[in-house]
Amino acid sequence: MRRWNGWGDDAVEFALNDEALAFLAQRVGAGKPAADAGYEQACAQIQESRLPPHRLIDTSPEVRLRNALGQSLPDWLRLRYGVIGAAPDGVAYPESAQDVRDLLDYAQQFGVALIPQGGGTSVAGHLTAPAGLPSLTVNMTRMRQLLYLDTESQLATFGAGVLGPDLEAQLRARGYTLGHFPQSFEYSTLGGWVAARSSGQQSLRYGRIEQMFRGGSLETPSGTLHLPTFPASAAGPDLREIVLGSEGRLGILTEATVRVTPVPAYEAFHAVFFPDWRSAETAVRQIVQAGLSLSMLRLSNPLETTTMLALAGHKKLIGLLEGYLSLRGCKEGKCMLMIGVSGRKSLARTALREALALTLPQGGVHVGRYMGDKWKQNRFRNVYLRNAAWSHGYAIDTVETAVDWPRVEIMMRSVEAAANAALGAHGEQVHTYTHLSHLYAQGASVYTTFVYRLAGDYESDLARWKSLKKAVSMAIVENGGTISHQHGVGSDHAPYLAAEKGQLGISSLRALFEHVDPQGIMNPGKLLP
Ligand SMILES: Cc1cc2nc3c(=O)[nH]c(=O)nc-3n(C[C@H](O)[C@H](O)[C@H](O)COP(=O)(O)OP(=O)(O)OC[C@H]3O[C@@H](n4cnc5c(N)ncnc54)[C@H](O)[C@@H]3O)c2cc1C
Repeated sequence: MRRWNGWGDDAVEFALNDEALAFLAQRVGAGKPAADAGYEQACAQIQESRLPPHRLIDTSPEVRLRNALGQSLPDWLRLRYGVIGAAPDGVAYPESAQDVRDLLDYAQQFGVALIPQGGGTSVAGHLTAPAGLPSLTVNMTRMRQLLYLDTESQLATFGAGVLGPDLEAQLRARGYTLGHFPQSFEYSTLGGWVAARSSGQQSLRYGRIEQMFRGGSLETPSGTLHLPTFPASAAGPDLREIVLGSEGRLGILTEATVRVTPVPAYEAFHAVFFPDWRSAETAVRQIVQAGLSLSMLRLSNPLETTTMLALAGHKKLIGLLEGYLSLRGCKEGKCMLMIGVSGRKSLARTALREALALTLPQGGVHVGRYMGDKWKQNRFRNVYLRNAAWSHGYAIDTVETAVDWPRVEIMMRSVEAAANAALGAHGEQVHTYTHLSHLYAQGASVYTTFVYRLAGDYESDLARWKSLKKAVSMAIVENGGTISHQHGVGSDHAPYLAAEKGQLGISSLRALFEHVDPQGIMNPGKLLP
């Protein structure tokens, strides 16, 4: 069963071994486990529902608690410490576009705020119920069927609530794949990917969700917006672009048509180490600008490389690897690059060979497939470390942005420095490390992880998070980055959106939302400041 106050299936554990705990204790001090609130205690906080009855709506406290929040750190603090606050007054599980229409009509009639929900994996406060207003979460996960597969055009139409594994299983049974693998893949949905503009780990081959989303159907308070599929169009602005990243503010996506491709015949992930950041960054920039047919490039900075090796276990094997790398010039300060290839075997191998050749002038040391295979094996399991870290008294949070190449290194250093200063003001150290998760000819996304000790009570931990979030968000804005490359805006990033959209951009978006949703019932408080 899915955990109500953490990540993933409660039957799956990913423990931190003794070496990893010693590593963390040395970096930020020994963690002190915080006392978690019980499930009954949390349920007891759910207030009486204010909703008039409706055939699709469940108002039980259990269901409302399980659909109240996402996966951001403030969401976790509320669940773990049992400070639930505003929760939706009910949860509906529509099974058709007509059900969704009925819910929109109901919400307009009774002045109820609607919160569209996919898998609930938002990490930016997209799903929080507005305080003071009756609200209804519309959980889309029952709309999960493959409705149509056009193999000639390589287009698949799904119910928008389909979860990642279900979507891939339905496609693979027919020889196709979407190839969209965010780290939250197991619990996120197609509709959520579109509404929050997500990016999967193999975006170099398959593209971001923007490139995959070809059309669909959005139920809005003012009617249905149909988005037909065209291979290309010059008929004015592309309306798909206003649905992508709309974060539930415009309406509810009921169907989405996506571009699919045949399942690749061959796939492999290889690891390469570099002596330092400068050489590694130069190599990945040259590789991505060479336009090779790769599926993934993922570059860890020195601290992330050290962390991944420390958490890997297999002390003896890692010792041997480090000895070998040291002889080849990759010592302290070394950086690990994962290269993924997918497709026809001969083409994939050629692309890999050419990429590896570009690493050589920068001192790249290719260590083969073993680490890449391990990475692939654990690509959705590593997320469970958040649960394990919490139980040992540590919080884990992440932030991500994207910038053009000349600002990549300065962005990485500024975000890390901002986090150190913010937690330093609370008398705490933070273990901060970064990787470039998605690479483009123009620049890269910069993805930073923070591990620090929990204070052990809700107010102090919220204060720590607020300081950290503000400091790193300001560092992003001041260094010319976007406030999100892939997690979206929600309520946590909304205060920083005007810095990149400008006042005219914000007021134009607001006017659009007001036009489509004159009563302002769609996911209020999200996206716009
Ligand atoms: C551990 C972890 C790892 C993650 N890794 C990645 C990653 O690698 N790449 C990445 O891009 N993101 C990642 N995320 C963030 C998150 O998974 C994405 O934002 C994802 O797109 C959210 O999908 P969801 O179905 O869970 O949507 P939800 O969290 O349920 O909703 C997100 C937003 O979309 C809206 N929405 C959802 N469904 C619909 C719909 N049918 N119609 C209209 N609006 C809708 C909601 O109202 C909300 O505003 C990660 C999150 C976690 C917790």
